[in-house]
Amino acid sequence: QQALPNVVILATGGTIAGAGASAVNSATYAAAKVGVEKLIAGLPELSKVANVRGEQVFQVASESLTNDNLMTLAKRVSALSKQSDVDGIVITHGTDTLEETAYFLTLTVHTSKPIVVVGSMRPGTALSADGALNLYNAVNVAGSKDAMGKGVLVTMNDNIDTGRDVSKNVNIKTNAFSSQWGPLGMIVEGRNYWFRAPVKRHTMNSEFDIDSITALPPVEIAMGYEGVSSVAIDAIAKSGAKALIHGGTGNGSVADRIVPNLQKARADGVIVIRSARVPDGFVIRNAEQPDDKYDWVVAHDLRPQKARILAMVALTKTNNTKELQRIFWEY
Ligand SMILES: NC(=O)C[C@H](N)C(=O)O
Repeated sequence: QQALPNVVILATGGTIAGAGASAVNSATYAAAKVGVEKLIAGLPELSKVANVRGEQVFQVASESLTNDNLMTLAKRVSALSKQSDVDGIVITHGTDTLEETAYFLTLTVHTSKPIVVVGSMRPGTALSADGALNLYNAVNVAGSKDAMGKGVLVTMNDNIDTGRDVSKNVNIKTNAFSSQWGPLGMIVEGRNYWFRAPVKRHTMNSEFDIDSITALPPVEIAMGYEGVSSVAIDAIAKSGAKALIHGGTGNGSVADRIVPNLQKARADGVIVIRSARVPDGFVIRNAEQPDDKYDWVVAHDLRPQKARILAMVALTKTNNTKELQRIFWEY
C-alpha cells in the first residue's frame, strides 16, 4: 500500500523466534526456531501499519553471536538505510546481547531513519507471549517520522529506549529492559509518546561508519570481585587483546594486588579501561585510581559489555588514550 511506510525486518533469532513444547513453557524452550516469514504471517496487524518484508540474517540465540555476525548485520542495516524504498528497519534479536548489538548499530550506522531492535522474553508458543506486541511496536516505531534522528531504539514492554542506554536488567520476567537515565518514551496502541531525546553522539553524528570498518580488534573483559586474582588479567594481556575492560567493584575500584598486573598490561601496549560492575551510576576519572598516572581510560556510565563495544569501534580509528577517553565521554 502506497500510503504506508516500508519497513524491513531483519531476523537474527532469539526467543522472539523461539518455540516451546507446550503453552506453559515460558522458560524451557528452544530459541531461534521460527523463520521471519512465519513471524510476519503470525502478526497480520503489521500489514495495517506498514509494508513489511523480512530477511533472515541469522537464526541463533544471541549469546552465541560473534563479532563477524555484528559486522554482517550492521553492514546490511547500513545498505538498507540508503535505499529510497526503505523507511525504517527492525531487527529481531535475542535479548541476552540485544543491548550490545543495539549500541554497536548506534555507533556505526549513518542514517536518520529509525532502526529498532526488539526481542521477547517468552517464546511465541507460550501463554502471554510478549513478542507479538513488542514486534508490532517495533514496526510502528520504525515506520514513524517522529522516530527519525533519535538513533537506534529498543521497544520492549511498551517502552522506547535508546540502544545506548538500555540494558537487560531482569531475566525471566517480561519487564527485562531498562535504562538508568530513563526511556525516551512509550508506545501505546501504535502511537508514540516521547518524553526526552538522547544527547550522546549517535548514528549520523558518529565519527564511525560501518561501511569503512573491515575488522574489529579483540577486546576482553575481566571482572573485579572480593578475592580477585590476576589470572584473568594476565591471560587477557597475553592473548593479543588490544584492550582490557576491567569491570570493577563500586566506583570501578581495583584490588591493590592486581594494580601492578594492569600496569604491566598497559606497559605491554594493552589499553586498560576502567568500568564498574555496578549497574547504575558512572566511573569518575582519577577517583579510586590515578588514571592519568597509569594512562588508563574510564568507561563513563558504560557497563563492561557496552564499554567493550565502544572500545572495539574506537580502536578501529585510534589507540591514543586521550582520544579514547574523549570518545568514552562523547558516545
Ligand atoms: N529472551 C531471549 O531472547 C534469550 C535468548 N537466550 C537469546 O538471547 O537469544
